[in-house]
Amino acid sequence: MSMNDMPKFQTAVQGDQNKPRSKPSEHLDHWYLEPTSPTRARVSNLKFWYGDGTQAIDDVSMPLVDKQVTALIGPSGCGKSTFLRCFNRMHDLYPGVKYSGEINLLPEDENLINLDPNIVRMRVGMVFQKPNPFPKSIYENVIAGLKIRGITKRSLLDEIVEDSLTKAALWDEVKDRLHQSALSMSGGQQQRLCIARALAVEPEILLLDEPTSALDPIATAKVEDLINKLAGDVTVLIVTHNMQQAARISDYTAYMYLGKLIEYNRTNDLFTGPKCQRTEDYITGRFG
Ligand SMILES: Nc1ncnc2c1ncn2[C@@H]1O[C@H](COP(=O)(O)OP(=O)(O)OP(=O)(O)O)[C@@H](O)[C@H]1O
Repeated sequence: MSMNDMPKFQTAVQGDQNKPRSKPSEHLDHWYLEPTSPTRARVSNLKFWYGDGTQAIDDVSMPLVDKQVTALIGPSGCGKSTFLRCFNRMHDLYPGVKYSGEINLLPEDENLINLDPNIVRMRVGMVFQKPNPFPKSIYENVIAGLKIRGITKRSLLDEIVEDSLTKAALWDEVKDRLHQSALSMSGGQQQRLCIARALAVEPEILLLDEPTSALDPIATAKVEDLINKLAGDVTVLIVTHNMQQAARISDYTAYMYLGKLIEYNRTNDLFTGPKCQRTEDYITGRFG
């Protein structure tokens, strides 16, 4: 590995882990993190191409801060979903895709691009735009991932079901009908069930791809409330089209444009004092 290929962030055990190892690329001149923030994953010089040759991610480097919510924002087609899906190797379900660079899971410092995608998907959970519960009971939905991992002890499953549904702010609403079909729930409840299902296996990172875009305002508020509560417990990366939502629910925000990372910072700092003109143009509505 040449010096230019060196990952740009130090590892968790080295302390001061969010400082770049080398000068960041021109698009990253304006990011800052307090050195005390622990990192759960470190993206270094990530590039991604679809099977038809389209390059959707172009040299993105950024940390993912442990047990905090990081939002990806930017205009349509800028690569938010593509970037998110690199974290659970979702693209590998299609032929001809290509990655370069690294997404290192910390503290192990394992590049997930080199791991078996099935293992990655067991470690990194995902919730999609449209709620997609299995046509099974609420209980069976929550334990689906646990069964795959060979956990069958009923008392343990019961405990995890209650814990996951509580974390997903759903327990009180469904505790008396755990064995009814998940399809009998409202859209918002179904989405919180999908979050509970993802949480049940204690993912290292939870990916949320516009999780409220199919929900009404009341269901959206409940899911946002839930995401706020997850901070401190789970490392969340979320794509949102809605800047107000990013401001409400995230601790860190990354602004992307044309596959590049333009600016990354604490959410409050990015929205109140963007350092890049392009970011300012976007968040003030002059562009995008
Ligand atoms: N399956 C695919 N094959 C080829 N190109 C793709 C594919 N999916 C997305 N792209 C292209 O990759 C780029 C990034 O798309 P992506 O969906 O990641 O953007 P996005 O920021 O999430 O957009 P949106 O906000 O509209 O969902 C776009 O140019 C898009 O056309």
